[in-house]
Amino acid sequence: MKISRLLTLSTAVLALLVFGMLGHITREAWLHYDDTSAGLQALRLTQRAMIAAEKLSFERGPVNAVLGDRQPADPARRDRLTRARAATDLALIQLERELQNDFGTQHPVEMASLYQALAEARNTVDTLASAAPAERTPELLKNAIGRMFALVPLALDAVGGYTLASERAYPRISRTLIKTRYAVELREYAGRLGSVLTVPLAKRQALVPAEHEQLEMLRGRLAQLRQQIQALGEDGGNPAGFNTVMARVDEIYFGTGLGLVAGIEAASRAGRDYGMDTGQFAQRYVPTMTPILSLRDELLQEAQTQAQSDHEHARTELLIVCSSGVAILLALTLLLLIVRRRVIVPLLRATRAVIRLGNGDYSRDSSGSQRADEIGDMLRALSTLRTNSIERQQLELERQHLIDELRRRADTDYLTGLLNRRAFTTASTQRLRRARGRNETLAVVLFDIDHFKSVNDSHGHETGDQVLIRVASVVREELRDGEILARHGGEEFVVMPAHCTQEQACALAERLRSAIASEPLTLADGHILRVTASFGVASAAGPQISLDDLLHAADLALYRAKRKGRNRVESAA
Ligand SMILES: Nc1nc2c(ncn2[C@@H]2O[C@H](COP(=O)(O)OP(=O)(O)OP(=O)(O)O)[C@@H](O)[C@H]2O)c(=O)[nH]1
Repeated sequence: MKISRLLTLSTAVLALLVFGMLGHITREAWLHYDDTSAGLQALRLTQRAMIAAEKLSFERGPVNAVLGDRQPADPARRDRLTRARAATDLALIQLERELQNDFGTQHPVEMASLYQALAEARNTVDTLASAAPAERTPELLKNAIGRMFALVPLALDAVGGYTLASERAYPRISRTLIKTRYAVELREYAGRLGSVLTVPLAKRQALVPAEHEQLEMLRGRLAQLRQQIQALGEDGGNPAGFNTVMARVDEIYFGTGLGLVAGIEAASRAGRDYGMDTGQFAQRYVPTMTPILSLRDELLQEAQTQAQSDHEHARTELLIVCSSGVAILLALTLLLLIVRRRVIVPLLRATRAVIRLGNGDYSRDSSGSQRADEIGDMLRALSTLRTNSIERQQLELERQHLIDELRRRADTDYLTGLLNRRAFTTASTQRLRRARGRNETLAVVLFDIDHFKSVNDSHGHETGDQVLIRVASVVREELRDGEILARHGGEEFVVMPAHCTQEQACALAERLRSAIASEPLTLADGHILRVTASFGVASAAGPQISLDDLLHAADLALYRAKRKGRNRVESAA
């Protein structure tokens, strides 16, 4: 597989893996952030539901006071009830508003049924309060108070549901939230405990055994809740604050509040007057529950602070994951671009350069060879290879030139530049073969310079050489392309015309003889020298012809021409 394709494939696989991994991490971070957002909302709902439950509990105090009121009614008690109801309504409206903002948690509180139950309870209370005190039988009073009691669990269920939702989002604060829930219950049971005394105080009658028992049970439940809160410890952000509030709960509620109840119980047992009616009791008892609310608020505040910190941590984490993801993708893209630009593209260019070198194209491509890295080394090595290849090619050309020159010299007569005898044999053998195949007539003209020895003897060997060169030149000019001319040896030359008859060969010989004889040679000393040559012509046709036979026949004819006086042409018989 090609590297560029491999890179594209690995890029795609890598990008998929990175996208998948980043997508997963980002999704997890987003879900966590989303959970913490929902948890914060659940926590706000918890707080609203707790306040609503507390206000519903609180409303029972003024209810008890109004129901225990005599005729004429005390407007101050009525006024306290109106303000308590307004506070409950406000708490419920705030809970309802918070529910409308809710985007994750379930709605364990059914506002419509709560409103309906509240309206019915208040209606029952108002009807009973407007009746004469004598008509307010213990059953009717218990019914009215019971209806008020029944409201609180509706809100407390919501507290439980929202607390669970908050715990799911923030497991770290679950202990604080459980303690908060216990504090809410503590407030509720403290309220219930006070309400047990409503009828005895309103009717100024002794507590019946069932009421003593109820008080005992509620005290036990309160002690248990207090112990559970303590047992869960002081974890959280402000242990000193928790301990202080707990100490105030112990002192004010468990000391003063329960002490007040114990005093009423003792008076009941002793048959003494209570010295207070329900309203006066409520006025003294209800404030002792305030530290419980402070405990609740302290714990709730602690939970909210921790949750807010977790939420911000989740948001920071999400931001870090997102920005890291973008940075990783950018880095990856940059890396791939760099690898492509600095490795793959130079590799492809180098490959093309090697292919060009292989094809004998030595054109220069020096881009990138200044680089200091491994690719630069490779490109420089390629450049060296190119230089070496050029040098080798030049050496090869020179070698070929030398071989050609040597071959040419081996075939050429050094003096006249004509073919030598060996080259003539090679060239004429090819022609002979072709003539045999085509059944053509092949002729040879053999000629020899007359009295050449006397030229040498009279004018010197150098002049003899000049004569040989001159004769060769004259004959060459007389011949056409395709007619082989060679120095056959010494002062003897041979011509092999291209397929011609004996007559045509004789005519050619005659033309050559005439040209030699008519061409004088001016010597260095100014002396003019004339030379002649004698010619022997032979020809043959058919598959049996041989060069030796032809040359031999021509030689015989030449010999005859010498004998007959030289400077003439003789044809073989
Ligand atoms: N200058 C020179 N002389 C050569 C060369 N080759 C052969 N000769 C001479 O050519 C002469 C040939 O002489 P011969 O064979 O006796 O014949 P000739 O004198 O030409 O007489 P005929 O052929 O009978 O006319 C000899 O003296 C050789 O030395 C050469 O390359 N240069």
